[in-house]
Amino acid sequence: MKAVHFGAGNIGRGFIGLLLHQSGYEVAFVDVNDTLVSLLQTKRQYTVKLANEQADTFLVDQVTALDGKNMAWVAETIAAVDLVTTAVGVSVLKHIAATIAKGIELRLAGSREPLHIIACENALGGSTTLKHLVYEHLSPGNRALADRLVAFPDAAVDRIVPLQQNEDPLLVTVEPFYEWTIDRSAVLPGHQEIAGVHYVDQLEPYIERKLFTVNTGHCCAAYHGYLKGYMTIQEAMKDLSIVAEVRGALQESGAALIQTYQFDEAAHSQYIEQILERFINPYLVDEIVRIGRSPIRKLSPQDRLVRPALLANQYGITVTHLTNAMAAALHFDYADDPEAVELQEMIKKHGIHRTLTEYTGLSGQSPLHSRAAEQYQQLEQWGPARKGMIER
Ligand SMILES: NC(=O)C1=CN([C@@H]2O[C@H](COP(=O)(O)OP(=O)(O)OC[C@H]3O[C@@H](n4cnc5c(N)ncnc54)[C@H](O)[C@@H]3O)[C@@H](O)[C@H]2O)C=CC1
Ligand SMILES: O=P(O)(O)OC[C@H]1O[C@](O)(CO)[C@@H](O)[C@@H]1O
Repeated sequence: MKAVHFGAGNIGRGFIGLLLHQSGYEVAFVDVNDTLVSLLQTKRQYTVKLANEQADTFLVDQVTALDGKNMAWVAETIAAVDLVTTAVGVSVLKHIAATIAKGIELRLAGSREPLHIIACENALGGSTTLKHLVYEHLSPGNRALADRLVAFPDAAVDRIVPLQQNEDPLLVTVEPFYEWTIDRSAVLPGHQEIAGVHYVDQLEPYIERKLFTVNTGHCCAAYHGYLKGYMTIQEAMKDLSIVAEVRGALQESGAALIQTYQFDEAAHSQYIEQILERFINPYLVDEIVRIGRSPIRKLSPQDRLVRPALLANQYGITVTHLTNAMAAALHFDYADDPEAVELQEMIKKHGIHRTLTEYTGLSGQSPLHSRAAEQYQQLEQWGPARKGMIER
């Protein structure tokens, strides 16, 4: 079996590539990073190391890489594989859509074998988004054929893979835990199930539970940690006031999830505690600026802070920690993150109220808006503390 995977980065190599390899796939990675592509082409293998006491390792071999800038080459390869996966970042999907469409076109000209395309990004409906982007490049005839022969099952991917600091540039250190959940209802007959993947009939509860627990809690720790001058999540999670903020936010998002999906309360509490344990894994060094990256995306209406806060608010659940995390996100002034820079410019130019409305979609009438704005002013006190800690 053959697969093309877009994005030979942390999740690409450390999670998706590993599981596909273990299921018997030969994986061709597509990336625009010339160094990564050339190393994978030369070595044809890499190692995944688990962040645990034993530092278990896994060899992933029979891999290769394609230059993502070479559309014709990538499209020809897609035409002949069983599976296409992506882990490039949700905002990059639009840049790979034309190449995937070209691959589908070539494939449909000569084959009636089904093709599955799965976006493994931190987003609701990632594969569906990719499908819409790809369809923009297909002729009406090919769209009709693709409706029958090409499936885009949505998926949720959960494994913490930090920025890598290894001497071997292909080695990737990952947390031991993983969960890859795929919407079975969108899978076509003939799909060979990927070992280790959890296929479910209804994905929504799984992806919302993951995004609004793992990702909500993680960014909450990151934004509060950044404000207090910590560099890693592991450092931030030693600060009890930050742990209280994170736990509080997860209780709010958890209460909303329990109401929406009738999750068992005790089981959900256990899920939260398991995730807090994962955040403090002492064998990982996870930089706060990675978890906090792209604050505009993270503050958007469908993402990990605003959506659970809106849901909770609808159910009459008091929301203070999620709004406090939004307020902390609005203080994330990391100069190397283009979205953080844009956000800070907007606040400077137009003030906190207009910024909140513009990026979170919360109107000035929303109680969540007023609370976040008020908390933003209260958190101002941490600015000097942060600078002091960073200078020390
Ligand atoms: N790192 C993690 O713990 C997790 C990440 N994710 C999601 O996985 C996705 C990837 O995240 P990471 O692996 O952490 O990022 P990363 O930055 O390590 O990897 C992304 C890779 O995509 C490549 N890329 C960028 N533009 C491309 C293009 N046009 N064509 C082909 N390749 C391109 C980059 O060169 C890079 O190698 C994101 O959506 C993220 O939210 C999901 C779960 C866990
Ligand atoms: O990749 P994003 O969406 O920027 O967010 C980072 C998040 O993704 C993860 O890497 C995995 O879900 C978390 O560790 C972190 O919360």
